[in-house]
Amino acid sequence: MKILVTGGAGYIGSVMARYFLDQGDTVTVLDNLSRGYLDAVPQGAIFVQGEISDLPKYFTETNQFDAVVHMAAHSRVEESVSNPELYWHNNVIGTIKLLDGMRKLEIPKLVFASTAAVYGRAGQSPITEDTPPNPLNTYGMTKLTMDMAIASEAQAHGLSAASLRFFNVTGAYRGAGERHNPETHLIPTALKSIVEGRVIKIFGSDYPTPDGTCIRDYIHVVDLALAAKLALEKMKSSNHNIFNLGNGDGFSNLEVIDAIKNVTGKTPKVEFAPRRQGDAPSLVASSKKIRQELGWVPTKPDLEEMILDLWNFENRH
Ligand SMILES: NC(=O)c1ccc[n+]([C@@H]2O[C@H](COP(=O)([O-])OP(=O)(O)OC[C@H]3O[C@@H](n4cnc5c(N)ncnc54)[C@H](O)[C@@H]3O)[C@@H](O)[C@H]2O)c1
Ligand SMILES: O=c1ccn([C@@H]2O[C@H](COP(=O)(O)OP(=O)(O)O[C@H]3O[C@H](CO)[C@H](O)[C@H](O)[C@H]3O)[C@@H](O)[C@H]2O)c(=O)[nH]1
Repeated sequence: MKILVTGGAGYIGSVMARYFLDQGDTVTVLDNLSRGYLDAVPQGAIFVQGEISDLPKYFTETNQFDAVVHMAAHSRVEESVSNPELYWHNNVIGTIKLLDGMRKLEIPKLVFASTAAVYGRAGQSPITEDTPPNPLNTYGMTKLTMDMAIASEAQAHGLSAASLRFFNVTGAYRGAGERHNPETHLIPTALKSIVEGRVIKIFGSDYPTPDGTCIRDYIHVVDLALAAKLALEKMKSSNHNIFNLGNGDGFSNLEVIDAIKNVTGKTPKVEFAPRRQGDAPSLVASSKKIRQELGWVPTKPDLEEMILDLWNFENRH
């Protein structure tokens, strides 16, 4: 396939691009480098620096791409609460214009990076695609809005589309890994705290969970790429499907710290801090639908193996 990966200079996009190239696809990366790195774009991919909103400015031919894998977005939960307009502009308006560009260029397929954050305080575990969304932060609201925009685009204009609702992503793949700056995610922040001899703050110890810290469901980044590939192969025209992507195992933040200790042989220095704005107490996925409908089976479901892959990546950088 000829695939355009937006956000392919970022964490998940660069892994997707690497994975598709490994599968024999032709890959073009579109990224404005606002939060990505040129040297993260895998060798073999064509790179275009630009905005998702301006597709027809960079590409003109109608048969140039079979699909867009849309990973470009802003995705820091706390920032989305303090600076919501940035999220509505970049994520929502940007994606609406991307859909306009796709229609113009007659690109028939779309995989979209949605998120567990659309569920918020779900009140149900595990969370299925039928669990009513209830986002607690602007980031989750923007992603839910885009899921709906894509659904109506598919219905009206024949697009084949899938929203993959990633739960908490970690791990690395063939030299591609997580390099957020500033880093806000739990696992890379804790790994960095070990290397730099700093304290890792755990936000909130009074949640209604067994040890009082939030619970998350971690998924290896390569298993997202596998899911995207299956979705592209099996999607139908005029159809939009939503799939949750997690392993169905919830780990509390303190359990994650324990797993990091096991993997690295080092004990992170933990300090409790107040709750972070916009955090959901618990997010655990049911991925039964994607397993049944697309035959997706995660290749790396073990949390310690995911952490080890990221630890090895971090040590090389
Ligand atoms: N990391 C996670 O745990 C996680 C979980 C669920 C969903 N997601 C979603 O997956 C996607 C990728 O996340 P990530 O962690 O790789 O983020 P990232 O910040 O590493 O990568 C995003 C990339 O998109 C680019 N970008 C942003 N806005 C752009 C625009 N307007 N035009 C062109 N390029 C633009 C950035 O420069 C960056 O390289 C995002 O859509 C995110 O919301 C991530
Ligand atoms: O230094 C830190 C960093 C995080 N946490 C805690 O660790 C948990 C996980 O936080 P992350 O920032 O690693 O991940 P989030 O669950 O907030 O969000 C991530 O996963 C979501 C899906 O669940 C979204 O898609 C989003 O893009 C992505 O950032 C939360 O309780 C958070 O408060 C800490 O205690 N200390």
